[in-house]
Amino acid sequence: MLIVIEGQDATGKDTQARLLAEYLRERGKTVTAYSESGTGSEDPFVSEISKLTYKTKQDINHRTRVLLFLINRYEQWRKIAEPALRRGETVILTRNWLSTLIYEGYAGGVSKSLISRLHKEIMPDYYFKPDRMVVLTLSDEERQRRLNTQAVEQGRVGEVLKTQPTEFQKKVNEAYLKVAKEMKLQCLDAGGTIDEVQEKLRKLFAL
Ligand SMILES: Nc1ncnc2c1ncn2[C@@H]1O[C@H](COP(=O)(O)OP(=O)(O)OP(=O)(O)O)[C@@H](O)[C@H]1O
Ligand SMILES: Cc1cn([C@H]2C[C@H](O)[C@@H](COP(=O)(O)O)O2)c(=O)[nH]c1=O
Repeated sequence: MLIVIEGQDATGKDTQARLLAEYLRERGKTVTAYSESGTGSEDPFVSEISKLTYKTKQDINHRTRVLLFLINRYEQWRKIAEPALRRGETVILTRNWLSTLIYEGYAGGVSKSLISRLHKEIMPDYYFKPDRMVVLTLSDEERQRRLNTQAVEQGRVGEVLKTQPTEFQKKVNEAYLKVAKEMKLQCLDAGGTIDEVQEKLRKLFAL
């Protein structure tokens, strides 16, 4: 089973993915969860690429970033997700190609059709049809609070995409809502406590 948790920065995707994985493991499932951006990866190659993609101060643009995110997306898919799915296990992805479409396409100005074509060439059909998918939404005020907590808890400071101007963040937020509507994706208000959101997520996924 392939599960995707999407949404803007600090909406609680990783927290919810971790709890959902624990819940499913307690029920006897074998679960692998990872972030498509490569954050927290123990794979040295993926970790290097993720540093280059959004932690570097070097002059790279959104077009280059499309390619770098795609490298990590594909590498983790072929090394982790594909073998696990073939074994009949559960895979939980934090983010998928929608993140590139939204951050680098809608907000960054890269051609959305280019992003779509590149992903269709590289990723298999099944990747685009997860069994469960949700977009977490959150008020900007609460999201800012969580970004601050995240910076302290996880030491995530000065990252290129998190420090883009407010205009960029606004475009990302609007694009998530637009794309979710157009693609008929389920949205979940992530504004409650961690446990409340987890409860709602399990209900939504019927798990
Ligand atoms: N429901 C919640 N209520 C309060 N704080 C939360 C909640 N969910 C997560 N947090 C906190 O908010 C911060 C961001 O959460 P998390 O890292 O899970 O978000 P994320 O969407 O994966 O972020 P990113 O996309 O930036 O990696 C963390 O410090 C986490 O502990
Ligand atoms: C996968 C992906 C991510 N991003 C952005 C979103 C965040 O600001 C950073 C790091 O991701 P994380 O989930 O917070 O670890 O990268 C992006 O712009 N495009 C993508 O495809």
